[in-house]
Amino acid sequence: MIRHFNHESLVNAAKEVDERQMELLIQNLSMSYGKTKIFSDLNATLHDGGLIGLLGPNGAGKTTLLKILTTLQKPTKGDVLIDGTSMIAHPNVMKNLLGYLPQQVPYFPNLTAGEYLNYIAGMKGMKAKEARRETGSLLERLHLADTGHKRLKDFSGGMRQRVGIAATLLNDPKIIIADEPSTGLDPEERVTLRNILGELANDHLVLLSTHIVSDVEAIAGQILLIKEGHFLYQGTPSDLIKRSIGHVWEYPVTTADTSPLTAKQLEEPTNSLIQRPDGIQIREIAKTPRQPQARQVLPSLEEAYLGALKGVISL
Ligand SMILES: Nc1ncnc2c1ncn2[C@@H]1O[C@H](COP(=O)(O)OP(=O)(O)OP(=O)(O)O)[C@@H](O)[C@H]1O
Repeated sequence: MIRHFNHESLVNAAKEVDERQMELLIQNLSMSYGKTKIFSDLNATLHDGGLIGLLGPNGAGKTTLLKILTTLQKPTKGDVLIDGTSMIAHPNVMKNLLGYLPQQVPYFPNLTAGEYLNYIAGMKGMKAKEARRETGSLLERLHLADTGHKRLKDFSGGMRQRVGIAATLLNDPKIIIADEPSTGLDPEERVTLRNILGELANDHLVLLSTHIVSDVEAIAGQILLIKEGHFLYQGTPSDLIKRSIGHVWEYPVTTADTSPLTAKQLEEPTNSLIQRPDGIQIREIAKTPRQPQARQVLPSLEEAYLGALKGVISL
């Protein structure tokens, strides 16, 4: 049966909370490479039922955290518990529950999507008959049924990423971890990928790591904000926006009585230009705007995120 990923199911993904929730507890997690400390004493509690966006700038420690969560790396200290069981002491607990979607899906140009999925199913220890059945149903679910016989070299980036999701879903994982999966996709493909991940979050624990706010804006029920190895914020996107109210300002670019922003200041991520019917406006994320007559505006999630990263908004 083909399942459609639509707006309604996305809304449900954000709202629905399964009564039998799975808990992933990150407890005093620390990681160093030699003398280089990547993070120390990270703590967070994650549940299924609503996508969790792991947001942070490049170098914040997202990939290192994901490597630990996917059992590829052992932490220096601390633990990760799945429903009370340590996955550091028992990595197979995580391996049996995990589906990992990497940034780049491994590329075997001459395999068809069906052959690739059967190959991955074999690696996951699935029996041939079960693999064929699952592969067929996943190709349908991800709208790839009529392309299953084509070779991967003839697929677009978005189609290849959907094959990657199908591979991730083989073996019915309960936890899905995705590492910047929309890299290199065109805008339409990004939206499709987002919708699929949002839908999957209905009945899986989905952790999506990205530095692009729009990747999680419409689908995340929770945001985990990481900067320089610290969690700055864990909560809902709307709460992050609420906390940043009063810190985003707008004023016309042509106003005479202001200390104008220099080109250099406009390069700062806390300042941006926006086209309005009455002309170009400056949007500034600040405790106090440069222009005294600036009006307060409702922050976007991106502005709330940038304000938090820059320390303008206290969390
Ligand atoms: N093997 C390693 N040895 C030493 N330092 C490392 C190693 N791997 C990562 N780092 C450093 O750890 C920090 C966090 O890197 P990490 O890749 O986890 O960040 P990230 O948030 O995923 O960023 P990006 O999106 O750029 O991958 C960076 O400063 C990086 O240089």
